[in-house]
Amino acid sequence: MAVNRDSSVNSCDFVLFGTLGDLARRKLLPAMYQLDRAGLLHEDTRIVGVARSAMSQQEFLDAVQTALNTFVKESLEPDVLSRYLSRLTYYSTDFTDPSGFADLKNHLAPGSVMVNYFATPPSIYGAIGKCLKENELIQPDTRVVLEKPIGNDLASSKVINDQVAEYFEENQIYRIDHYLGKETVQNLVALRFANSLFASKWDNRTIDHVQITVAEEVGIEGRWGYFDGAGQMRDMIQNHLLQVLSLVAMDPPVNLDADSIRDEKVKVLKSLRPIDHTNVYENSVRGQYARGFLRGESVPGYLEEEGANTESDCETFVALRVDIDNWRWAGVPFYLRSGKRMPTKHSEIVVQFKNPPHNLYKDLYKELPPNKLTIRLQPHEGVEIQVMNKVPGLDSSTRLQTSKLDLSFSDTFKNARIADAYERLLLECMLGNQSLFVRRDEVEQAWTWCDSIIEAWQRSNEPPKRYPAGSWGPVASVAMITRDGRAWEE
Ligand SMILES: NC(=O)C1=CN([C@@H]2O[C@H](COP(=O)(O)OP(=O)(O)OC[C@H]3O[C@@H](n4cnc5c(N)ncnc54)[C@H](OP(=O)(O)O)[C@@H]3O)[C@@H](O)[C@H]2O)C=CC1
Ligand SMILES: O=C1O[C@H](COP(=O)(O)O)[C@@H](O)[C@H](O)[C@H]1O
Repeated sequence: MAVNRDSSVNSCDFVLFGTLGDLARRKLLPAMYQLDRAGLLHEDTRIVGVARSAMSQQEFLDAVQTALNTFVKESLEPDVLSRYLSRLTYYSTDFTDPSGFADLKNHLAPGSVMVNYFATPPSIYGAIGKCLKENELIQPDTRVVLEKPIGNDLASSKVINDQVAEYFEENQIYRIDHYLGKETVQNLVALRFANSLFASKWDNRTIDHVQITVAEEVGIEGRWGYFDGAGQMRDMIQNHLLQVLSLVAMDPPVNLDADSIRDEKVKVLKSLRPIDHTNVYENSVRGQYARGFLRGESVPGYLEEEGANTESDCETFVALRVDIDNWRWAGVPFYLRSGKRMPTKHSEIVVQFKNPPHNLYKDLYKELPPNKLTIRLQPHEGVEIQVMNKVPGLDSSTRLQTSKLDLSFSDTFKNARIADAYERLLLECMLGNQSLFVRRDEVEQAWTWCDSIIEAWQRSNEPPKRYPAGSWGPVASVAMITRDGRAWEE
C-alpha cells in the first residue's frame, strides 16, 4: 500500500552543474530519463546542464543521448526520449566566475522551483553558491544537492558545510548518500516499524549481534587520484555503512518526517563507542588487495592499478567491531566490513538472534543454530529468516533442520522494477522531502567517529594487511570476529 502523501512533483528547473562529468552521465541524466518515463516529471520541468566546455545545444543533446544509450539498461522509448531531450538546455560557464552566471536566469522558468545539483568537486561548492547568490538566483524555495564526499575529515567537512551555509539554509540542502535511495535500505524502516514481530524483538534482550557487509567486486575503477586520498574508510564506512547502521539501530522515530528520522539516526552516531589508539587493534582491521583472481581472471593488485604510487598504504578493506553505548544495544556488537575486489558484489545485513533460554534439544544440538534475519541489500534484493523446523517423518527421535523463509523481492513483487537509488533521491529532492538526505550534524558526527580510527591507524604506522583480490579480506578480519566466538556470514 502506498504511503499517503502528495507525490505530485511541482515544475522544477533542475540545474546540473558538472553535466558532462562521470556521475552526471552514468547516473543523474539516466535517472531523470527514468523519472520522465515513469511520468514523474512535471510537464514544465526543465533540465539545464552546466559545464565549462564550449558546446552547441545539439552537441550537448548528442552527448546526453550517448550517455542514455550507454547507461540506461532498458531500450530507450522514442517518444519519451524526444520529450526528455526537449527539456534540456546547455549552459557553459566556469563555476567560479559570477559574471558567467548572468544569463543563466534566461534558462529558468518563472514559478519553477530551482534544484541545483552540484556534481562537481566539493572544493567549489562555496564558489557556485556565491555565483548563484550574486546573480540573485537563490530564493527561499531554491534547493541544492551536494554529492559526497563532504570533506576528508571533520575539519574539512565543516569548511565545506560552512561555505554552503553562507548561501543556503539547512532546509534547502540535500546531502546525498545514495545508499539511502536504495529500495532495500528504505525497506529497512518498513520492516522494522511496520511489523510488530520485529518491533518488539529489536534490542539486546533478543539480538546477539549484527553484521553489515558491503562487499564490492570492483577495484578502484581508474579513480586512483580520488581513492588513494580517501581509502575505504572515508569512501564507504563514513557514509554508507554508518547510515545503514543508523537505520538498523535507531529508536522508533516520532513519525516519518525528515527531522524525526534524522534525530534518531544522529543519536545512534553519538552513541558509537570511540575507537582510538587504546582499542584500535581489537576493533579494526585494514586491508589492501594484492594481485589475485576474480571469476577465474587474474586481476592487478591495488599498487598495480593505473596511476598507482607504489608506496601507498591506503586501505581498500575495513572490518570493524562497533559497540553502541546506549540502553537498547548495550552488549550487542555490530560487525561492519566493506572491501573492494571481494569475490562478488554482495551487501547484506544479518541480525543474529539469541538462542532460547533453555535448550530442549540438547541431545541433537549442544547449541541450537540461531535464528537469523538477513536483509539482502544487493543483488538479489530481499529478506530471509533462518528458522528451525522438525523434519517431517515418523522417526522415533525428532530430527531438526534449519530452513529459510525467503522473501525475494523479484519473486514477491513480480514485474516490479527496482529503481536506481538516484531516481528515488532526485524525485524526493524535487518533492522537497529531506528524509533520505543526510543532515549536517549526522555528517559531522560520522566524521568525528571515523577520524579517531584513522588517527589511531596513522599513529600505529602499521601498513594495511594484504589480501588477494577475489578473497574476503585479510585473515585478521576473521580473527577479529572469532575472538568473540562468532563468525562472518559467508
Ligand atoms: N562518479 C561517481 O560515480 C561518483 C561521484 N561522486 C562525486 O560527484 C562529484 C562529481 O564526480 P564526477 O562526475 O565523477 O567528476 P568529474 O570530474 O567526472 O566531473 C566533474 C565535472 O565538474 C566540472 N568542473 C569542475 N570544476 C569546474 C569549474 N570550475 N567550472 C566548470 N566546471 C567545472 C568538470 O568540468 P571539466 O570536464 O570541464 O573539467 C566536470 O564536468 C564529485 O564530488 C564526486 O566525488 C560521488 C559518488 C560517485
Ligand atoms: O559511493 C561509492 O559507492 C560505490 C558503491 O556503490 P554501490 O551502489 O555500487 O554499492 C563505490 O564503488 C564507490 O567507491 C564509492 O565512492
